[in-house]
Amino acid sequence: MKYVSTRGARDLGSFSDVLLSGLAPDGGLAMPESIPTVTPAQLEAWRALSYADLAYEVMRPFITDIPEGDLRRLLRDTYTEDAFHSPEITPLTPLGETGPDGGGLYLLELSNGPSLAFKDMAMQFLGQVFEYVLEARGERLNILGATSGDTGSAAEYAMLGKARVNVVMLSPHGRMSAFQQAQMFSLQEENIFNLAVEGVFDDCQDLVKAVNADADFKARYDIGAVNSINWARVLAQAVYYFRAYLALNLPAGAEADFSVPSGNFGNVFAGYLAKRMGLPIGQLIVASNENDVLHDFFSGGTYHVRPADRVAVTSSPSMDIGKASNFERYLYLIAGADAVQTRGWWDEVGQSRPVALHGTPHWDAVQASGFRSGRSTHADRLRTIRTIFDTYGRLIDPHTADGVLVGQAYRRPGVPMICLETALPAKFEETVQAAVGQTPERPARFDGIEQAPKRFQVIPNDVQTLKDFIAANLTAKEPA
Ligand SMILES: Cc1ncc(COP(=O)(O)O)c(C=O)c1O
Ligand SMILES: N[C@@H](CCOP(=O)(O)O)C(=O)O
Repeated sequence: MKYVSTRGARDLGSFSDVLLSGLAPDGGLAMPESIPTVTPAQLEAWRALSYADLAYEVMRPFITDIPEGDLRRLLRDTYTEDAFHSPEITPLTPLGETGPDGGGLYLLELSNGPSLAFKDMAMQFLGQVFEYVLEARGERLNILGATSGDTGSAAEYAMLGKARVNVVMLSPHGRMSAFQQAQMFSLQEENIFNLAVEGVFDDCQDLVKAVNADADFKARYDIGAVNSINWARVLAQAVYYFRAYLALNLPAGAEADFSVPSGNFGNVFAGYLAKRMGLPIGQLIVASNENDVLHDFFSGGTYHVRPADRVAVTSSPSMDIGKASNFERYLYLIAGADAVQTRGWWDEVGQSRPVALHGTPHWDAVQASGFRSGRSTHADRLRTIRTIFDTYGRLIDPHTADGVLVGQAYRRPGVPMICLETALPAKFEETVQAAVGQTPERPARFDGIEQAPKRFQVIPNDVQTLKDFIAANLTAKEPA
């Protein structure tokens, strides 16, 4: 499989090349040249597979440059009961009664991995595959990432002790939960660098993109990415949509709907990839919090990014995002893989101008893509956590609550509604406590983590400061 850029660069190389480069040299995002499809018979044959072997089948057509045996081994080493605390890896749990036709409300548990958020699902694989590819090439990688709370710890836990990898993680200063901060800042390992940026998540992500745009600097410091701008993240996230669908045991072709708490649009885009591959997904529901840029688009047809000073601080902080990177991949597909059109739209986005598709043929494509959307507020979130707890005895986190609330509004008779559990409540004690009056359980390994000594540095929202930090702390490549 060859990869191309959403902005026109034609040959980005193989999977391993885009894995290491993260962003395309023209600033776009890597996309496969074509999207392979699966037949109903293939799908049926995958039902009995383990999570790792299913991951192999879903990902293999996109990863043609790693030998079969090695890829299988990497996946089997990644998706273990030990790491994800369940033999199913991503259990699908009904909330209440389900109909004989599979209709009903379900929680897809994606957050039982090392950092207690869905990011582990892809990040644990990235940890394995980075090491494999870097070893084979005799290279090193300095990962530069941006987090609003969960990508950071998932990436750092996945890269701990990896000899060929350093992680520099940017987070919005003072905008994460106490638990999220502690998860990252308590790490003392020498290959982990935490920088708290005076700004919001979008500022952090813009800094990452700005450093990547300097081709000389990127090459000199071997800069890589772990955010969902990295194609490998999206690909690995598509697997659990297949897994959840197959777990329902529906008759061939019957649809399931998915509700996805959304911010950077990586998770729901992975669902769209699964749908484009032929998985019978009906609706893909984008659940926004008060930062409802994506909901504005899907309900009104105009995408207008929100400037940093208008990104609200909410009680689902990991979704406090005003500019969704992966939306570029979606627009690219909606435009029929037209990179010129995509670049035109993204230039507008880059200048904070609205992209209005309503009334154009592209809007018809959006409507046909199965996306629906909704928004949730702090009060909705508290009420939903309380209702789900009182009704089903299940505690959910504030992001998952956004997904459950919006998903419920789109339920269809006889069609399963699968809500993605994107984090565990332990990460957001304060909000959960406010909703139900009790503190969620946390795994013993996190007891007292907030009191652990912290290692991080605050920096201004400034590219040069970041580059200076990298130059002072990481080794530059010798000129060839
Ligand atoms: C807990 C949680 N829920 C939802 C999201 C939003 O997911 P995405 O950015 O893939 O849209 C994030 C962050 O990405 C998150 O950490
Ligand atoms: N919400 C994320 C930030 C961005 O997500 P990603 O999937 O692009 O890494 C976080 O919690 O850090």
